[in-house]
Amino acid sequence: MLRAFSHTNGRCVVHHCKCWHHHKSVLAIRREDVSAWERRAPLAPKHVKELTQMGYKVLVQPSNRRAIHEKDYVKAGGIIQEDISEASLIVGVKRPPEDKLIPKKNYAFFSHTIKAQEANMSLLDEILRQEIRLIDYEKMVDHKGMRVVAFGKWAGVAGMINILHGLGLRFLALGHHTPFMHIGMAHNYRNSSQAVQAVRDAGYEISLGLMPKSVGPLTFVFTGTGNVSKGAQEMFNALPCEFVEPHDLKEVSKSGDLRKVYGTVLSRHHHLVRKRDGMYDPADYDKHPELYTSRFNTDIAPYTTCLINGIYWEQHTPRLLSRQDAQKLLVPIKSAAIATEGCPELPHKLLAICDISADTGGSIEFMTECTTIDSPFCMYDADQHIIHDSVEGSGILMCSIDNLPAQLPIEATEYFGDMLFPYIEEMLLSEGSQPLESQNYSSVVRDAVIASNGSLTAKFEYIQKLRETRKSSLCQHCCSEDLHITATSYKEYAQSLNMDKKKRVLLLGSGYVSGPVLEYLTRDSNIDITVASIMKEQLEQLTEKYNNVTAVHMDVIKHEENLSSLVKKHDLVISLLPYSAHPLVAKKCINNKVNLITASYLTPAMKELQESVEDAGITVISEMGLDPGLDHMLAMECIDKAKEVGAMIVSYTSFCGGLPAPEHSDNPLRYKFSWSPQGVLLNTVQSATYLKNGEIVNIPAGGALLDSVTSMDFFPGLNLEGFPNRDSTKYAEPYGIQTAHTLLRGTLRYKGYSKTMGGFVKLGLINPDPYPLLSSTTPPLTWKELMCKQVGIKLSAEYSALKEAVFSKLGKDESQLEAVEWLGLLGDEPVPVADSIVGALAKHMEMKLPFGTGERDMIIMRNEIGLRHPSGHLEDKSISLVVYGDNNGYSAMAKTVGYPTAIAAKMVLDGEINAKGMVIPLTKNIYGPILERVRAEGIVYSTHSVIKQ
Ligand SMILES: NC(=O)c1ccc[n+]([C@@H]2O[C@H](COP(=O)([O-])OP(=O)(O)OC[C@H]3O[C@@H](n4cnc5c(N)ncnc54)[C@H](O)[C@@H]3O)[C@@H](O)[C@H]2O)c1
Ligand SMILES: N[C@@H](CCCCN[C@@H](CCC(=O)O)C(=O)O)C(=O)O
Repeated sequence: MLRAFSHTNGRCVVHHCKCWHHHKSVLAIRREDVSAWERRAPLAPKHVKELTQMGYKVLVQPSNRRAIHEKDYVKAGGIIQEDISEASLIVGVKRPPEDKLIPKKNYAFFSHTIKAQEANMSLLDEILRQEIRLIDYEKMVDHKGMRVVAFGKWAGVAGMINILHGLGLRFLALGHHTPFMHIGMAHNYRNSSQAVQAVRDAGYEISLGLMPKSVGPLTFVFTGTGNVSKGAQEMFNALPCEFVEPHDLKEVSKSGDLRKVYGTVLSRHHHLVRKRDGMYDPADYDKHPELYTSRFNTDIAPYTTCLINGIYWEQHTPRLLSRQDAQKLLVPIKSAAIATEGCPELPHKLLAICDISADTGGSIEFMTECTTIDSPFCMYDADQHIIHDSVEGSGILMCSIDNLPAQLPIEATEYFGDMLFPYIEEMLLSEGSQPLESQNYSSVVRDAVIASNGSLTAKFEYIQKLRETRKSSLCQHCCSEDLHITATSYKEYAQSLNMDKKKRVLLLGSGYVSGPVLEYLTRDSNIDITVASIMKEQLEQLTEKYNNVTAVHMDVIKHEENLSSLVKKHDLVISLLPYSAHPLVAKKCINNKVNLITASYLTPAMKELQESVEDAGITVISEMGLDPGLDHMLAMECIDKAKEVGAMIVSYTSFCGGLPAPEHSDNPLRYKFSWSPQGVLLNTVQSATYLKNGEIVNIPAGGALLDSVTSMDFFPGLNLEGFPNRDSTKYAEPYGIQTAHTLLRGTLRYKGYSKTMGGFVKLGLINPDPYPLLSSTTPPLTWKELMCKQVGIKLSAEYSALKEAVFSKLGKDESQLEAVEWLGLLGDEPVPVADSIVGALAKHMEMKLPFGTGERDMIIMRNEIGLRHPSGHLEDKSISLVVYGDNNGYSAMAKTVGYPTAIAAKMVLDGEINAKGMVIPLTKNIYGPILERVRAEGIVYSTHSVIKQ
C-alpha cells in the first residue's frame, strides 16, 4: 500500500488514491448501546460520504436510537450492517460493552479510563487481553495541549436552553408566570434553530415588558471563555440582551431595564486575586493557582440571577462558590420593586446555576452530584446543606447534566465529526495488530493511543499503577468529553489523581500559629481536617473560617483514649500543642502508624522514641517552624551551596526574634506574645551551650543566659539584644559543619527585655514546678498574696512592705521593680488558675501584653555563615529574613511557623516527603521545595556576601 504523508500544523495529511487502498481499510460506526440518551454518532453522513468517495468502505451498525436516520448514512454510501468484524477501525462516541469487542482492531471512543475509573477497568482489561488499539478522543490534543475533538459548544447551547426552561419552572414555583415557561428542555427541539426560535419568542415577550416587575432586572453571568461559554452565549443572544462589564453588574441588577436581560462574561482577571496582594498575574496564576482566591462570591454572585458555569476546575484552583458563600447569598434582597402578596419579590438574587462544567465538588463546591437529562433540576438548600429533587422550596435551582450534547445529537454529531474527520484516514489505514511504532500516526493520534498490542502505551502505564494504589478511593469526577479542555501532562495527571484521594489530617492545638496551617491545607478540598483543642472559643474562632474542617473540643492529655481513636482515623497528625505534649502524641502515632509533624525541637523525650518510630515505619518531622525550622533550612541551603564549590564552613551564628513591630514595642518588656507565652517565659531559664572561637561555653539553667546578653547591631536601626538559645553545638554534625570554630544560635529581643525578665526570674516567677495553690479547686489568690509568699512575708502585709521586700529581692533594681508594678503583680488582681507559677504568669502577661487592634508583629532572623574557599579567601555570607504580620490578619510568627509546617504536611500527604523515622528539615529534597513555597507565601529573605582577603 502506497501512502504519502505530509504534516501541517501537527496534523498528518494523507494524500490518497483510490487504487492504493488495501481491502482492509474498512471503517465501522458502531451502535451506541450504553446510555438510553446516547443518540449521537462520531461521524455524520457528510463525513461518510467523503470517505466512501475516497474509496473506503463504511459500515454503520443499525440503530433506531441514533438521531441521524440510517437512510441518510446509506445515501452517503454507508452500508448498514450488524457485522462489523471486517473493519480495521471501529468508531463510537461512548464505550462498547466488553462482550462486543473484536480483537486486534483499532477502536476510537471516549473510554473514561485515563483516571483509572473503576467502572471502565474491566473494559480496559478486555482491550488489553484482546490486543485492541484504543484511541481516546479525550487525549487527542494539539501542540498547545488543546483538545482537537470535543462537543463543548453543544454542551453550552443545550445547557443554556435547559436553564431557561428551569428558570421558567422556578419562577412559577415562586409565584411568577414568565415568558421562560414557553421554553422547553433542549432535547424537545429538533435542532438548535428551533430552540432559538422559542427563546426569541420568550425574548419578544420580555421586550414587551411581560416579565413580572417585582422580580427586578435579570442578570446572567457566564464564566469561562471557551466553546462551552460561547455556545451558551450564542443561545442567550436570542433574548433581548445587553452585555455589560462585570463592574456594571451591581448597577444593572438594581436599576436595569426590565424589558431586557443582562449578561456578563467573566474572565479570570475579573475575579481572581492573589491572596497576598489582591493582584492577578496570569503567568503566576498558571504556576501557583493555590495562591489565588476568587472574588466571585462577593463581587459578582450577589448581583447574579443565573450563573452559567463553563470553567474547568482543577485541584488547587480557587472555587467560585462554597457552601458558606451560598448561605450568605440566600438572604432576602431589598429591591426598588414594589412587592405585594400577589406580586412577591424574589427570596434572594441568585436563583439558578447551570453548571455545565459538571465537576462534582469543583468550582461550585456544593454541586456534589450531577443531575440527568431525565431529572435535570434540583434545589440546593444552603442552610440545611441538602439537595432536593424539585424546583420548589428554598434554595438555588441547580442544573448540572454531564451529557448535555446528547440533547442536541444531530448538530453535535456534525460538529464533532468535522473535528474528527481530518484524523480518520490515518487511523483507518493503520493495522491494530501491527506494532504501534510501525504506524504512521500524527502526534495527535499517536499520543491518544492508550493501549496497543496488549499493553498500555508508555504514557498511560500510570493507569495500572493508579489501579494498584488507588483501587477503591478514586475521585470519579464526571466525564469531561463534552468540554473543550485538556488535562496537563500525564505525569501531572497521575499526580493530581494521587492528590484527589481524600486525606485526613488531625491538627492538635488552635493557638497562635495554627491559622496558616488550616488556611494552607484547606486550599486542597481533598483534605479533611479535624482540629482538636482544649480551648473551646479559640477553637471555634479558628475553625469557622474554613471548609472541610471539623472542630473537636477536648483535652488530649486527660483523654488519652480519645486522642488515640482520633489519631487512628487520620493519615497525618500535626501537633501544635505545647511541646511537652508531643511525646504523648507521638506514642499514639506510633501505635496507630500515623505520621506526625511538629514545629517543636526534637527534645530528648522525643528522641527516645526514635526506634519505635522506625519500627512503626512512620515519618515524624520535628523542628518544622521558624526557629527551629526556617533557620535550619536557610542555613542548609547556604551550607550545601558552599560545599558544592569546595568551601569550608568556619563559623555559623543564627539569631531570631519574634517581636512587636518597633512602633508597638510600648511596654517595659518591649515585647508582646506571638506564640505560646509559657514557652516564651520558660526559654529565659533554659541552659545554653555554644561554641565561640573554638571554645565551648556552657550557661546553666535558671536564668543565667539573661546575663550573657549582648548587643546585636546587624540592623543598626533597631535596638536589639541577643542571648543564646539552647544547645547550639548539637547542630554541628547534622549541619555537617564540624569545621566551624563558632556555632551559636540565639534569641533576639529589643534592648531591656532581658533585664526586665531577669527580675521575674529573681522573684521565682518563671517556675514550672506544680503549684497546687493555683488550682481551680483552691480559693483564688491575688497577685499580692502570691508575691508575699514568693518574698517570704505575711500575706496580710501592707503594699509598701511588699514593695520594699520585692525591691530588695530584685537587688534594688528600679527598672525591674517598675515592670513588676506595671504588670500589676503587687496588686489585688486574682492569679489565673494554672498548674504552675509560670503558667499563671504566662496567662496574666498574655492579658497585659496583647497585640491591640491594628498592631502587628515582626520576625527578624539573621544567619551569618563564615566560609573559607579552596583559594584561601574568606567569605561572610548573611541571610536576613524580616517578615511583618498582616494588619488584622496572620501574625508574622504564625505565617513563618504555620506555612512551613503546612507545606511539609502536604508534602508528606502527597508522598513528596517519604523518609521514615525522625526527620528534621536539613536535606535539600525537603528544604528546597519548602523554601520555594514559603517564598510564594510572601516569606522572602535576602542574602549578602562579603569576600575578604
Ligand atoms: N518552631 C517555631 O518556630 C515555633 C514557633 C512558635 C511556636 N512553636 C511551637 O508550636 C506549638 C504551638 O505554638 P502556639 O504558639 O500556637 O501555642 P499556643 O500556646 O498558642 O497553643 C497551644 C494550643 O494547644 C492547646 N492545648 C494545650 N493543652 C491542650 C490539651 N491538653 N488538650 C488539647 N489542647 C490543648 C491550646 O488550647 C492551644 O490551642 C508549640 O509547641 C510551640 O512551642 C514553634
Ligand atoms: N527564638 C525566637 C523565635 C522563637 C520561635 C518559637 N520557637 C520555640 C520552639 C519551642 C518548641 O516548640 O520546641 C522556642 O522555644 O524557641 C524568639 O524567641 O522570639
